[in-house]
Amino acid sequence: MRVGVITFPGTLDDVDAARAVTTAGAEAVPLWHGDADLRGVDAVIVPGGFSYGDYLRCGAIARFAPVMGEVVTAARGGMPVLGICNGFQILCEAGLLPGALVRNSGLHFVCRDQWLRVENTTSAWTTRYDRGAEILVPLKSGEGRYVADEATLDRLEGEGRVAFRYVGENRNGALRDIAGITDERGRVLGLMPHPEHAIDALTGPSDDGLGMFLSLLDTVVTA
Ligand SMILES: NC(=O)CC[C@H](N)C(=O)O
Repeated sequence: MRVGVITFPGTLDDVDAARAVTTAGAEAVPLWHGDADLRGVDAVIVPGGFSYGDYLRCGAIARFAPVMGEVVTAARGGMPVLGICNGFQILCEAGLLPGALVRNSGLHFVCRDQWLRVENTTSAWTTRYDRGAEILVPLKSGEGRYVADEATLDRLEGEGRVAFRYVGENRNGALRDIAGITDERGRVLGLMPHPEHAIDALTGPSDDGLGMFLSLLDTVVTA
């Protein structure tokens, strides 16, 4: 399986995302923000960082990058897409996921290892987890507070689209402790913490994040 990893100006975590893909046993394919070309990949990762310097609002400029037009079209056709942190912000800005990520409620950048509870084990990125399992991955963001209107939150919960929730202290104030959500079909996942930094115990707090990249290998690619 070939998994595209996008680099925007200001992206930080593309190298770790590519390493997570290869550690899981797939091929990582570099994609460039300025190219309207997905190079025939089967899935895409929109990594974390500070795309275009986070000017205007996190992800607000990146959503207009030529590569994102291709990602939106492919995702609407069923291609699996994983947006991590800044990538989650970009997917919300691009309209692939509902709601928005806003300034942390404490107004400080939060950088810590964070426990998450797995709530969804049927999406393209979560089949390798047990429902209710708790995983430890790094969280590092200034605008990580997930918000949406009440009707949207109720719909996400009702449709089983809340994929991960913060366990214990919710340091960014995300509504209903939401750390990650999926699209209607469970092919697109956006999450604020960083599974690509937790793929082996030598360099991360755990290898709990690897399950997301392994889950993709079980996913039937139709796009
Ligand atoms: N780690 C990240 O991707 C950070 C995302 C974004 N720049 C923020 O601070 O919220």
